[in-house]
Amino acid sequence: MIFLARMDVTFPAHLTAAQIADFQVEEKEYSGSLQRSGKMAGIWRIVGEYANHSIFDVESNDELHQILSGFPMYPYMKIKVTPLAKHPNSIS
Ligand SMILES: O=C(O)C[C@H]1C=CC(=O)O1
Repeated sequence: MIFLARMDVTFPAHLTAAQIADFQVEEKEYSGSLQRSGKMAGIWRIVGEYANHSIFDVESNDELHQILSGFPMYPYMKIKVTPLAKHPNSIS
């Protein structure tokens, strides 16, 4: 099952720059591991925003929820998930 996820990150004002930097390091490790496993097929920065579009290739809605809720920044993210089906004109 293929899903597009849009993740928007907003950190609360009480977090320090050092705490945010720690989240970014943890996020990079988690995201890298998902990409190496193939569960996360790609991630793109949305130009001009602290947000991304990511593609996930997972077995179920439950698996996607587990993956998304495991992001270290999950408490600070708004996530919109769009399920994708094969387009009839796709040649791949
Ligand atoms: O920087 C971001 O867009 C936030 C975050 C979500 C996944 C990831 O790898 O980074």
